[in-house]
Amino acid sequence: MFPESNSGYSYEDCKATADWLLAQTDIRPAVGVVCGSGLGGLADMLKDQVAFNYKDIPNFPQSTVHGHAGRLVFGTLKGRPCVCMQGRFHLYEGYPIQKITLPMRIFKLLGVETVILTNAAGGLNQDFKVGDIMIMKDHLNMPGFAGNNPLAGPNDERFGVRFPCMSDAYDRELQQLAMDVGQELGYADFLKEGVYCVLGGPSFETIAECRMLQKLGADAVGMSTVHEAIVARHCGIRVFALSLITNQAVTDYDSEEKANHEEVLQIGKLRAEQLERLVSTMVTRIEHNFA
Ligand SMILES: O=P(O)(O)O[C@@H]1C[C@H](O)[C@@H](CO)O1
Ligand SMILES: Nc1nc2[nH]cnc2c(=O)[nH]1
Repeated sequence: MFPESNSGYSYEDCKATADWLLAQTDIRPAVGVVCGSGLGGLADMLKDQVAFNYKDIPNFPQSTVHGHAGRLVFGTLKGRPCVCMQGRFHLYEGYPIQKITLPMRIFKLLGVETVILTNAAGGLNQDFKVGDIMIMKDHLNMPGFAGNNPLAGPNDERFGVRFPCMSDAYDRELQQLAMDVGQELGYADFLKEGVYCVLGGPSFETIAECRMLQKLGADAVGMSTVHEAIVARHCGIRVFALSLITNQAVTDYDSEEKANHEEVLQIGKLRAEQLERLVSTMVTRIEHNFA
């Protein structure tokens, strides 16, 4: 099953896509950003934009989820060259896991050294509030426990090793930088850190599932990011990730709360400005070999 599931996402396919993109723009991005649900406004921060609809990019999947525009935007952020995915892919859209993570390998071949992954997530930690921004310090990969890992299948050493380490998946210096920048910007009250758990979705969690995830040590639950982080780390990209807590996971059978995508998008809009400021300030402080 594995060789077939990997077909169409080979090194050569990724290289062809990266070369196609590099031929269309002079921007050589060192930072890649992935916008989570409702967080597409992050791409609007870029100046001198060169944007591509996913449907026009060879080998690229299409965005099918409301709140994920489906555009790859190149541009500069305070002079720093960046590329931004305005919309990401999820397992529940029906794509093979290798396909949803393909952009990380294309980022690598574009020259990206650091990715900033963002997502909307349900809060499991009782100290979290809706609107909090959680710096991801680690993850629980539930689909991975069942064998659905983006690195399953033949390994191409040109990307990375067969058995990559994940105990350092989320760059600690970048987490500290986010904390420092957050403090400076006056975000201390809503800046948290924690463990993100990925599930397959698209159904939101049951009460019993939320209680179980809390016991396992998860602070937030979502449907993305982890697969991208694994593939990015495999090919040597530094990863920083954050979750916007858009709803509180329901853990009480008397609760009237019901998770829904509209609320997720709405909370994204409310925090958009602060998220943009946090990410853009971080980008200006990350050390890179900018061309
Ligand atoms: O792309 P992200 O992880 O931000 O999207 C989350 C998970 C689901 O796709 C959706 C649920 O509202 O938001
Ligand atoms: N799985 C999951 N994903 C989310 N994305 C935003 N909120 C949630 C949530 O409560 N659960």
